[in-house]
Formats: sequence, C-alpha cells, structure tokens
Amino acid sequence: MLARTALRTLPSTRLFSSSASRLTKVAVLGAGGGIGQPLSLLLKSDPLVTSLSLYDIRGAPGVAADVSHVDTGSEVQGYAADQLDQALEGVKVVVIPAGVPRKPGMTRDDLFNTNASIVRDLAAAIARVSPEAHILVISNPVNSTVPIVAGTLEKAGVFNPKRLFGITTLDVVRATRFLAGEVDASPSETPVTVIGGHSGATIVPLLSQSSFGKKVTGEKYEKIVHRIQYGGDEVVKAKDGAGSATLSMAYAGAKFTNSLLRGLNGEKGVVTPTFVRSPLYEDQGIDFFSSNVELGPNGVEKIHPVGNISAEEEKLLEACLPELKKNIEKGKAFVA
Ligand SMILES: NC(=O)C1=CN([C@@H]2O[C@H](COP(=O)(O)OP(=O)(O)OC[C@H]3O[C@@H](n4cnc5c(N)ncnc54)[C@H](O)[C@@H]3O)[C@@H](O)[C@H]2O)C=CC1
Ligand SMILES: O=C([O-])CC(=O)C(=O)O
Repeated sequence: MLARTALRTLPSTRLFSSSASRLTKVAVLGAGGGIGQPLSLLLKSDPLVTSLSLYDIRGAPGVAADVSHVDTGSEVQGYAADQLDQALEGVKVVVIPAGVPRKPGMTRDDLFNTNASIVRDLAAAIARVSPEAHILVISNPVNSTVPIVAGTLEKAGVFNPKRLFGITTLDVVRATRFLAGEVDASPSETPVTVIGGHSGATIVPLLSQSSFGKKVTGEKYEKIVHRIQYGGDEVVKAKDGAGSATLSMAYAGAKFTNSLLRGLNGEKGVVTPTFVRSPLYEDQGIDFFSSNVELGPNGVEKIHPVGNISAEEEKLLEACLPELKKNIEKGKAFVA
C-alpha cells in the first residue's frame, strides 16, 4: 500500500505511474535486440503489465527466461522465430522494436529497404491474430513505418487509427533533459512538447511553450534545437558502428507504454506527443503527424492542436512538413 501511494506522488518525469489495475498482456516484437532486451526488463517492472509475451527471430526465449526471474507480478513467455502467432494471442498492446539500426553516416531513411518489409509482415500477423491490439512502432524510419503498418491493417480491413502510435517519446525525453541541463533546472520542471515526425528536420521542439524553454535564445537556442533534432546521431557516432540508442529508447518506450496503459485503464489527463493518423495537416496531404495526444480507454482520445508557436518554430515547421510528407508517401507507396 505504502509503495502504491509513493508511486503516485513521484514527479512527472518518473518512468512508471500506476493509478488502476486491469489484466494487460503486452507483446514485444524484436525482444532479443538492443532495445528489446532492456525494454522487456522495464515492462516486467511496470505494475500495469500483467503478462509479457517476448518474440524475436532469435533469442527471445533466453531473454524471457532471464527477465522472468525478476520479482514482479507479471508472467513472461518467450517465443521462437516460428511462433509469432502464438506470441500475439490475446495481447492488448504490441510494441515493435524489430529491425536494423543505423551505423555512422546513415540516415534513418537508409533503413527503409530492410525495415519496411519486417514491419509490414509483423503488422500482417497482428491483423490476423490480434486485430484489436494497440500497436506501438519504434522501428525506423518511424515517419514511414507507421504508414506501412496503417496500410497493412487497412488492406486487412482492421485499421483503427485510435490504436496505432509511432513512438516519438525519445525526442521528448531528450528535449526535456537537454533543456534541464541548459537552464540548470530539474527535468521535472522542463517538459518539452515535440511535434512533427522522428528524424532530423521533421523533429520540431516547441521550446516557446515551456517557461524555461522560452528563455533560451540566440545561439543557445539554435544549438539546443539542433541537438534535439540530431540527438540520435550523437549516439550513433559515440557507439561507433555498434548501433544506435537502445537504453534511452527502452526507457522512452516503457514510458510511453505506461502512459497508454494508464489511459486504457481510464485515467484522465494522460497527454503526450505521439505520431498518429492526424487531421492537423491533412489539408496539405500530411495525414500522420505527432502532436500532443490525450490517451484514453480507446487509445487516441483527443488530438491536441499545435497551439501558439514562435516565429522560429514556424520556420522549423515549414522545413518539417515537406520532408515528412515525402517519408509518409514512401511508406504508403510500399504497401499500395
Ligand atoms: N523510435 C525511436 O525513437 C527509435 C527507434 N530505433 C529503431 O529501433 C530499431 C531496433 O533497434 P535496435 O534494438 O538497436 O536493433 P537490434 O539490431 O539490436 O535489434 C533488432 C532486433 O530485431 C530482430 N528482428 C529482425 N527482424 C525481425 C522480425 N521479422 N521479427 C522479429 N524480430 C526481428 C532482430 O533479431 C534483433 O534482435 C531500429 O530500426 C532503430 O532504428 C532506435 C532508437 C530510437
Ligand atoms: O538515431 C537513430 O537511428 C535511432 C533513433 O531513432 C534515435 O536515437 O532517435
């Protein structure tokens, strides 16, 4: 009881919050990978996850055996390459970090040729076995893989835009952390809304909407925006050929999953940016966009407008939209 009360009163940058409980089975597809392993561990620690289903084309049973010894309430089952359908049975939420990561010198779009078909095939299996599941896409390029999942579900006649999410939480986590460092405050005081998509110029941080962020101007502003947009490159470079962000991504993925589960459980006011089917720029032919989204019992409850933004942010958005449109169209063309 004490632990529960304590959990509720932690500041908003904490990883987990638990306000209600319901039976929730979560699957991780790509659970043997750099993101999949720590993500599985973090989900095992989330009190809102009651059952974990771990799938990969290699290594998931081993990860499951390991993680299953952690002394939290959830059950864990691992599935081998030929057991995808079993892994998806009865799942409420599917998180997808399957696919190849970048090496130095590559863009996220360079991953398209490999990851597009991986994501399409996993989406086809979800459509067949667990069509009601909420799908959280981590695999890059997110700006294209989310439309691929949507198109695949649409073809199968089971697409529900309220249940498909591109995970842009790492951009929010980075923006929040970098701003806290810049203004010497606690990250709990410096949450930043990040809109657009998830790659370079399509990542648009709205620092003007933060009381701390709007004080950052001039060269410092240019630098922090660049660091938020290209934070992924910083990690790719430092890992020097060994991949891209895995630990911070696992944290971000677990954080978003917990937000979704809280919304599904009926908690009110759970709002976070995520890349969803969105009406905000539909008139410009851009039908997927990340902005603040309220999560609720059906998944997407309400898509918030972008709100007031500065002249600099208007410019960032102008640079974002055409590139985002191209990325979305590339994903759609792949499944057409
Ligand atoms: N959305 C975001 O903010 C971020 C996305 N990413 C992306 O996440 C993806 C995974 O990254 P890492 O975990 O570092 O890569 P990794 O190579 O360490 O792991 C990927 C895993 O996917 C598995 N896999 C491949 N094909 C599969 C299939 N058909 N079904 C199930 N599993 C399959 C592999 O066996 C491997 O275990 C990459 O595309 C990366 O770019 C990475 C960081 C942040
Ligand atoms: O940079 C990458 O390729 C991985 C990623 O999406 C990120 O770290 O934001």
